[in-house]
Amino acid sequence: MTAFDYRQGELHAEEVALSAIARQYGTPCYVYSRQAIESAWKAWDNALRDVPHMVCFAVKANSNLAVLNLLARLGAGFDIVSGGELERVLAAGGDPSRVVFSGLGKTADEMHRALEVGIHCFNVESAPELERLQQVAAELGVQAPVSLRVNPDVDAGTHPYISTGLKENKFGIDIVSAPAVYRRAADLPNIRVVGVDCHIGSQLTDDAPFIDALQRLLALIDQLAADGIRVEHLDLGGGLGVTYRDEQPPAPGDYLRKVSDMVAGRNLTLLFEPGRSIVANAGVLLTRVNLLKPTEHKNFAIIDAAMNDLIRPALYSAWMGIDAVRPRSDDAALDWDIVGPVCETGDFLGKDRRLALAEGDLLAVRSAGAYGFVMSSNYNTRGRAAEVMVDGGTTHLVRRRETVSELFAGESLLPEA
Ligand SMILES: Cc1ncc(COP(=O)(O)O)c(C=O)c1O
Ligand SMILES: N[C@@H](CCCC[NH3+])C(=O)O
Repeated sequence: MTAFDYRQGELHAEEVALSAIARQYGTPCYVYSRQAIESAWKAWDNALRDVPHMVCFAVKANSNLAVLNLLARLGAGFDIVSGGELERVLAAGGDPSRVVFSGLGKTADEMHRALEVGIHCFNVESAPELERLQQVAAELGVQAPVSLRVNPDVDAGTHPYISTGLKENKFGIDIVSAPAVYRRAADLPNIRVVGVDCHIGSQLTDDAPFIDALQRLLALIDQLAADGIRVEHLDLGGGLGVTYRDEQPPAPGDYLRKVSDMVAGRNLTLLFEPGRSIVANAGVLLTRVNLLKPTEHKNFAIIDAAMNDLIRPALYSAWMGIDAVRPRSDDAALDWDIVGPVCETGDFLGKDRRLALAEGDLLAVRSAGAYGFVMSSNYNTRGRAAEVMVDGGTTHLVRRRETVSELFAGESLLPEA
């Protein structure tokens, strides 16, 4: 049984019927399973138990405090990309010494704060960033632990918007220039070189590009060693894909076994930054059919969730599974475009989905635990959805729905003329 399964004809989250969640908290609403998050994290951690390692959850994938807190309790590290994410990790009880700071536009203030709380490592993405970090660390009189994010120029074979490891992408330092930047880092008094890092993209369904990147990073590590620069850790980033429809990504255990074998005997700690593979399939977006609009050309089911709640279909043409919470007889099934009320043609969550629907029915958009709520917006002055965590037979509201007055609370009128 998975965390989201049908019992007596109704989709449940663990032991709780989704209709009960809709009644109690309203829709649209993100529903997460504690058990699914924990078991996905353990699949990573257990697979690495025989090698020194740190699994740093990519906070951007799902930054709800309750999710971060669950992972912190399991001993997770965190991969952050902003000062805001750092504050979330701290507020959720995360250990700063297990935090790696990625991202190509860190500000001096963000660097200052991260040094103050003592993070594990900065994943530096450019030579100018390295110089800025040197300056901030010198002002504080400390040494900044640094790993360079190397762009290995491998094709991750994923959607162009989420591919990051090609030389035309804005991320990282190209692998050919990396040794020179490492030499500069080793010379800077307030920088301490600790690692090598890469992240080649997201939603990879084949491990070959990871292995290719790893081979290039190991060659770089050997080259650095010959230059007298020794690194303690190797960070392979995140990017492992999940099944949305029929993709068959490698299981974390299979991928990690290959990686561990390739680094055996090298005295390196392995770091990873998985996001999607930990939370995507631990969440659904629960939504209600507001109106049915069959037309001569198309049948539209207008739901109460929209692209502002879940932008993946609009942004990447991503296919997300959509299931009726209480499926009706197939006899009445039609092909529906599942659309939101937002004034954009791109506002759809699914197209041509064969479903038997009536007004008021509940639908669950699957695999919505990653890059779901975190990418939501207030477009069309729509409050962001509630978030609920299910734990066995219990539910916890882990973020209440935004109210309309909250949406313009920070705005003001011009003074009277
Ligand atoms: C630097 C970095 N690390 C980790 C991740 C997490 O990736 P994923 O959610 O695909 O595991 C991302 C997002 O792609 C990223 O940019
Ligand atoms: N937001 C993307 C993933 C981006 C990964 C961030 N580096 C998605 O939903 O698929």
